[in-house]
Amino acid sequence: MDSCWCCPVQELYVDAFLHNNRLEHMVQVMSFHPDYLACFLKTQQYMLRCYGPLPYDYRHFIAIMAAARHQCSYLIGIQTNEFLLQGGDERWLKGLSHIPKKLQDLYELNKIMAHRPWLISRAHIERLTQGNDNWSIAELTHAVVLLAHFHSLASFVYGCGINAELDQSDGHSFESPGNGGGNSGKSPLSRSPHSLTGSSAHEMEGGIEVLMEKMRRLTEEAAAEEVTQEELLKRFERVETLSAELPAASKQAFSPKEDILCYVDDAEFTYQDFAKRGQPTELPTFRAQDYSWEDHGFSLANRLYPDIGTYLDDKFNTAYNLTYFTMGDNTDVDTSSFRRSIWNYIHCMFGIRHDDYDYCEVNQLLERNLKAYVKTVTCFPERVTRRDYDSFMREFKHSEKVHVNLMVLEARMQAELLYALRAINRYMT
Ligand SMILES: CC(C)C[C@H](N)C(=O)O
Repeated sequence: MDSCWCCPVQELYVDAFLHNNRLEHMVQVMSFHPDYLACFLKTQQYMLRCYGPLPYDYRHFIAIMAAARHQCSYLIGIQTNEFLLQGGDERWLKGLSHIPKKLQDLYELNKIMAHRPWLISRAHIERLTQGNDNWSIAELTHAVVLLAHFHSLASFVYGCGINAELDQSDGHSFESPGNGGGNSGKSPLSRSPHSLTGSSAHEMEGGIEVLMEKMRRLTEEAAAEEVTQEELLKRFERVETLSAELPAASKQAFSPKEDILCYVDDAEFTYQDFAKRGQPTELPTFRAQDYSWEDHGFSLANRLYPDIGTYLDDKFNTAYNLTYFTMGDNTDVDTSSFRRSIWNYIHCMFGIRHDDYDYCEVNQLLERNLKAYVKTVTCFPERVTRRDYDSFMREFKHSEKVHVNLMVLEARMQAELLYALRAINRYMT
C-alpha cells in the first residue's frame, strides 16, 4: 500500500494491536486514512470494551448476530474469539436457539435494522422494553449502536475485499491452480466474476476529466438556477427510479453457509428497493430535517449512553469531511460535490431525504458502475465481487476506493441509527 510509515499510522497500529491483540487486515486497509482510523478505533474500543450498560459477552454476541445478517464470516470469526476471551458461554455459539431469551428478542430489530430500517416503529421498542427481565432503554441504545456498527462494518469488509485473518479457517491456504491472484481465493472479491453491469461499454463511462468538468458546470448552474421545493422532491424520487438496477441474485449463491446458518433466521428478508415500497405518492420518506443526527440523534444517544454520541459524531464528521483535494492524479480539486452526492445517495437508498439538496447531482456525478457498486456494498454487501471493485472509478487510486467504502460505512450507520433513535424517541415521548 502506498501510505507512508510515518508516526501517526505507526502509533495507531500500536494502539490497535494493544486493544485487539492483533493488527487486523481491516485496520491495515483503513490506515490509508489515518484521521478516520483514529476515530474508528476509539469508537469501537469504547462500545466493545469500555463503558456501556451491556455485559461484554452480550456485546460480542450482538456483534456476531449483526455480522451474520450479511454472512460476514470475517467479522463473526473475530468477534467469536473476543466472545470466548470474555468468558462467553460456548453453548451460545451453537446458535440462536441456545442464547438467552433476552438476546433472542433482539433478533427482530437486528433483522429490520440491517435491511429495512424504515420499518422500525415505537412498537418494536415497546415490546423490547416492557415486562420482566427486559431491555432497559440504556441497554437497548447500546445494542442498537452495536448492531448498526457491525452491519455497516460488514459493508466495508466486503466492499474492500478484506481477506480472512491468517488464523481464520480461510486465512492461510494455498492458491488453487489457475488462481494467480494475491489472495486466498476465498474472499468475496476473488469469487468468480459476476458483473453488476454486464456490458463492458458501461465500464468505460466518463473518466476523471469528464467528472471534474461536470462538477465545475454544476457549481456554475447551481448559482444561476432557482429550484422549487416540489421540483427538489421530484428529483429525489427520481434518483431511485433511475438508480442502478442490480441483477436478481440466485438464491443458492447467497444463502448462508453452514457455519453461519445457526446465527441467521429468515435469511430471505433482505433490502427492498425504495421505489418498490409503495405508491409513488406515499413513499415513506424520512426528512433529514425532521430528525437529524446533529439536532436530535446525537443528543439522544449521548443522554442514553453517555459519550457515545460524541464518539460517533466525530467519526461521522471525519468521514463526511475527509478530503485530500485529489482525484486520481489531479491535485487541488474541490471534491465536496462528488463526496456529498455519494453520501446522499446512500441515505437516499434508505429513504432519507435532505430537502435542501438537489438530487439531480447524484445522477449527474455518479456513473452507473459507481452507483451499482455503492448500492451493492450498502444493501447487499455479500454479493460484491472483485470485478465490481475493479470496474468502478477506474482511474482512481485504491485509497480513494477505500475512501468511498468509508463513506458507505458511515452513511449507512448513520441512516440505521437515525431510524432506531427516532423510534426510541417516539417511545419515550
Ligand atoms: C473519494 C475520492 C474521490 C475523494 C478524493 N480523493 C478527495 O480527496 O476528496
